[in-house]
Amino acid sequence: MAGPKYLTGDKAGIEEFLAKFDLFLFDCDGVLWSGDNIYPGTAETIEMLRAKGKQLVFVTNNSTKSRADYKKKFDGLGIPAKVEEVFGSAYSAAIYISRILKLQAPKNKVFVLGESGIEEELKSENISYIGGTDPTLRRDMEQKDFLSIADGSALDPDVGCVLIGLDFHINYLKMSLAYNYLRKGAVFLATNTDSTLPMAHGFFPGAGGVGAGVVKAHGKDPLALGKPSQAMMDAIEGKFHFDRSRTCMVGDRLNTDIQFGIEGKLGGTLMVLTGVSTKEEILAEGAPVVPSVYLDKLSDLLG
Ligand SMILES: O=C(O)[C@H](O)[C@H](O)COP(=O)(O)O
Ligand SMILES: [Mg+2]
Repeated sequence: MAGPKYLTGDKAGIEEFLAKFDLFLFDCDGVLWSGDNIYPGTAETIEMLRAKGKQLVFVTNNSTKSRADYKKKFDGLGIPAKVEEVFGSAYSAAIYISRILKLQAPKNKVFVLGESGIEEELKSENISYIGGTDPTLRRDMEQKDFLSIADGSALDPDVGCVLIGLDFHINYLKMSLAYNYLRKGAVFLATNTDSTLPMAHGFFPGAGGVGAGVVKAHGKDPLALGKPSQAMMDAIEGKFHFDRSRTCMVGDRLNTDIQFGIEGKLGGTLMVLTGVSTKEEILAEGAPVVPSVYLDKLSDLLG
């Protein structure tokens, strides 16, 4: 099988590739920016694709922000985007809970291990939640916590689901609460399980890294609703009604973005080398996940 095509500097190859697609699903972290650091040429590349009449959807696994938060981030970084074009893993999890899981009262509350992005999206689907950014949980574990969690008096009886995502305020108390809700039979979901997070041109523990302690204690993996989950692809297709053969997934990570596009039977996948996955990984003999094409950076599409 021919390896992925390298398109940096190949003007004709880029034109030919772009002409095959009407819709681009864009990953964010590691493709458009690294945290709050936008990659040079990102806004111009987005404008170029729009000028060619391409449709864009921003599909991020980063659950720390809601769609509205991302709209603010796009505006702040000067990237032309509409809030309707954002589809994050927090939103994917919220619609999974409201439209598929359908928690029944009284056990219809979600215990959140994550940031405000998850809370906002649960609210947008009228799902009640506890935990998350609750300031009373941002403290050290005390003896009384061991006692009240063990005897159940600290646990809300209406919690029917535990949802974990990237949490920059993880601690033993929140992990213990999440684990004990799972022991009581709560459904275990995750927005995503990425092991690492590209940020500030460096790498940090990702949602999967943060949630690993609860997963280990519980002994079972959560159902993840972010990339590469095809539940997310189906939800995006349900909202945007696109022709998969004329759709391309653009990403920086093989086991989320590129796998998402391949399993989704999209017309193509494009990997950039500004984020998590490396050239060596895609060119390795027998590489399990290989994109159709790759570029050093997104703005190479400008030719
Ligand atoms: O740990 C995480 O949550 C991920 O590293 C981060 O969310 C990736 O975001 P994406 O590249 O999908 O925009
Ligand atoms: Mg990424």
